[in-house]
Amino acid sequence: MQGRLIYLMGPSGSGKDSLLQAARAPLEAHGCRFARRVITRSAESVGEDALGVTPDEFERLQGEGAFALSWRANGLAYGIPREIDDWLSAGQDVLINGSRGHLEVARQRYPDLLAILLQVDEAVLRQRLLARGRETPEQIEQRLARSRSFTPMGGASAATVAAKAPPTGECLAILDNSGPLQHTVSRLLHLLDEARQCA
Ligand SMILES: Nc1ncnc2c1ncn2[C@@H]1O[C@H](COP(=O)(O)OP(=O)(O)O)[C@@H](O)[C@H]1O
Ligand SMILES: O=P(O)(O)OC[C@H]1O[C@H](OP(=O)(O)OP(=O)(O)O)[C@H](O)[C@@H]1O
Repeated sequence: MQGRLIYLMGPSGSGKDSLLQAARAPLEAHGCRFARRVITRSAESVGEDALGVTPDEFERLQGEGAFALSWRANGLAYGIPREIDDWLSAGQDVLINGSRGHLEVARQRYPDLLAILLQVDEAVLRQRLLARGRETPEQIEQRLARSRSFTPMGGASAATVAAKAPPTGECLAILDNSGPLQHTVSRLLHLLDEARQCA
């Protein structure tokens, strides 16, 4: 049986990296795999467990078909290695750090993907981005403006169920990360358990 792609997305600073790191051990214990992104960001500023490459290297990799998914945002290029297709074919679930802007393209390639939108109030978001200190204040404002450009997406609350939403049958769950990270981790694990039952 084919594994399922779990597509975690949300604004910069919503806590995707933190959640991926905190949930990694319990999810790996259940056989879930984690994709390491390739990003055209300098290695020292990557922040997450990603491979930093130059724009030329990214182009070369893309030309070689190294990516299952790739997109551009925030002046950067992001790639998800093709090896996720081997993992999915082997029946393993795969969790990736995705992009809201690329969701529809990703769905075309992986119609059964489970999209999880991580949300945080904008004031908290700004404060967390400033505290993280990876981007300049101007870049932070650009990221917040980008977030505002995404209309709120309808979806099941993580507190309820990541059920298949009629009429499209697409799965989208919303996960709030305004509170303590460990609460969000627990809700993510619960949500994935429920999603397994509705897949
Ligand atoms: N639940 C949380 N409570 C407090 N701080 C958090 C929480 N989740 C993430 N953070 C902090 O917010 C900042 C942004 O989180 P990060 O995981 O880098 O977000 P993203 O990957 O979505 O850009 C980091 O400094 C991180 O430590
Ligand atoms: O279409 P969007 O949902 O806006 O997403 C665009 C990109 O921004 C985020 O990465 P970013 O470089 O900001 O890294 P971060 O998530 O670790 O902040 C996200 O992971 C996407 O790669």
